[in-house]
Order: sequence, then structure tokens, then C-alpha cells
Amino acid sequence: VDLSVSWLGVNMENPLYNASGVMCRSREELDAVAASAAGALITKSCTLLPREGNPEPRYAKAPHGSINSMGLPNAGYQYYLDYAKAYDHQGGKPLFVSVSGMSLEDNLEMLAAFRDADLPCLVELNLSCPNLPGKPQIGYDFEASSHVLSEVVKVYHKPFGVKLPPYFDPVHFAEMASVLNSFPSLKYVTCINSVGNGLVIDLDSESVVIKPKGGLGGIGGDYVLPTALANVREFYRLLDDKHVIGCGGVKSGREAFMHILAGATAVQVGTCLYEEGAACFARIRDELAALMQEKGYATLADFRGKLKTM
Ligand SMILES: CC(C)(C)CCc1c(C(=O)O)[nH]c(=O)[nH]c1=O
Repeated sequence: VDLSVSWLGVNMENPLYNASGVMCRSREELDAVAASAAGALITKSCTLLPREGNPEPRYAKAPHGSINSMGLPNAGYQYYLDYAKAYDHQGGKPLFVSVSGMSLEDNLEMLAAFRDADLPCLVELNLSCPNLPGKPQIGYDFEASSHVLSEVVKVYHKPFGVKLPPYFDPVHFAEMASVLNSFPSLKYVTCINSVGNGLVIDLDSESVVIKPKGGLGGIGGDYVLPTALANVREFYRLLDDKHVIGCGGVKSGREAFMHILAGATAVQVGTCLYEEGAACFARIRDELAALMQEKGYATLADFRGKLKTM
């Protein structure tokens, strides 16, 4: 079976890579993903200046996944720009850079810097980045999303992507798809970011399990798979001429297969990578290949987007 996928000028030997935020904050972590069986790698969302992030514990494993309120700890955009400048784009795996500025101005400054560096890597704007005080995250404010993207495309002229939070209402799917469809240079979306502001309680201690935000944090893992698949499917259906990257609940070849069946071009691994380490990529890759073999599919295109309805 052939697990390769070529899209937006990048060639991946297999469709699996890390979810932004997991094993991608330092060059050592990024090199570990690149050295693994992953087909690509993406950096931790960066801000203009380095950030410590929230007090620990800020990540916790939960019975069926994970919860995190990391608070955007990162080395600052220059660090990732330097990594991208030194990166072997020809011989290496595709490198994606995630950007999540604390303000539109910060995002525009970072995007201008990546533009001027003229690197082969693709830039992904995290729309879970903070909005004005008293407003929801950008991705949940359709007018703000439209404004941000309008300003972004004035500065950044190359193809780019956005990381989307999960949506839960058909009207929201339609509204966000309508916003995204008005930007032709926006060539892909990654669905989904963690399911926001969940609460994991430890019964023995009768306590929250992470320190920031009174214990509230983004949920990942098994808990989010159905929501992730629905977001992949809906945006695959509603977007014109854009790729959808699946993220959420992938821990074996089975969930990777489901994401591709729902329409995903490639698939990211977050919680499972955090818990298992980079060996998960070879395991999931081999499980996906075995599943394809069993079902008689030779390539990813043989089943991509071919989810049956009743
Ligand atoms: C939640 C934000 C801190 C605004 C963005 C960074 C981020 C974080 C984080 O750094 O806390 N965690 C996630 O699961 N998704 C994210 O997009």
C-alpha cells in the first residue's frame, strides 16, 4: 500500500505528523519528530516574544485523553524562524510553522518576517489566538476572523493555513466556511484544536488536575474524536478548493483511517504523541497500512472523503 500524499507543494511519505503544541517547542523536540516515522512536522504556535506560559501543572492525562492550559509557552517567533532558515527543506520532511500572536499587530509582524524570509515551509495561523478582552477567541468571532484574515492576506501573499477550534452548530460551520471561502490564498484548515475549557476532576483528591484557570483546559484524546471527525467532514464538504487536515482523537490506524475517510488530506497526533512518544508514528502508520491492505485500498486517495451516508 502507498501511504504517500502530496499537497500544496509538499510531499509526505505518510499522512501522519504532530499536532502543534506537542513535541515541537524546542529544536531538540522538532528534530525528534523529524527523525521519527512522522511524514511532516509543525512547530509550537509562536508569539512575538518568548513566553514562559502558565504555572504547572498545566497538562494532565485523563482517563480518555488529556487536558491542557499551557498558556502558549514558546521560544518566540525568531527562534522558529531561525529553525526554519536552518532546516533542510529539500532533503527533509515538510516543515510547518504555527503562529499565534497575542494581537493582530503581533501576527502581522510575525507573518511579514516569515514572508521576507521567503522559506519553503507553510505557515499556519492559530485562530484560537486571543481576541480583545471580553470577546471569545478569534475562531469563535466570525467578524473578527474575517477582519484578521483580511489583514493577513494584505501582508502574507503565499498559500497558508489556519488552525480551527471545534464548532458544534450547523450555522457556525456554514458561517465560518463562508468566511474562509472568501480567502483564495487560504489553502488549508486544520480541524480541530482542543475542545475548549473542559474540566477534569480527580475524585480521590476532590480536586482539579491542572493549576491554571481554576482547572479549566482544552480537552484532547478519545473524548474529542467524534467532534473532530464532524469538523473535518463539514469543512471538507463546505470549503472550496482547500485541504482539511484532521486532528483529534487519533491513537491508532483506525482513527487515522476515519479522518481520511471524512476527507482529511493528512492527520495530526496530539495527546497520543504526548503520552506514547514519537514511536507512535511508526505504529499508527503500520496500523493504517494494515487496515488499507485488509480493506483492499492501495492509496489514500482510494478512500479519502468517501464516507458513506445512509
Ligand atoms: C489557547 C491559547 C493559549 C490561546 C493558544 C495556544 C493553545 C494551547 C496553549 O498553549 O495553552 N493549548 C491548546 O490546546 N491549543 C492552543 O491553541
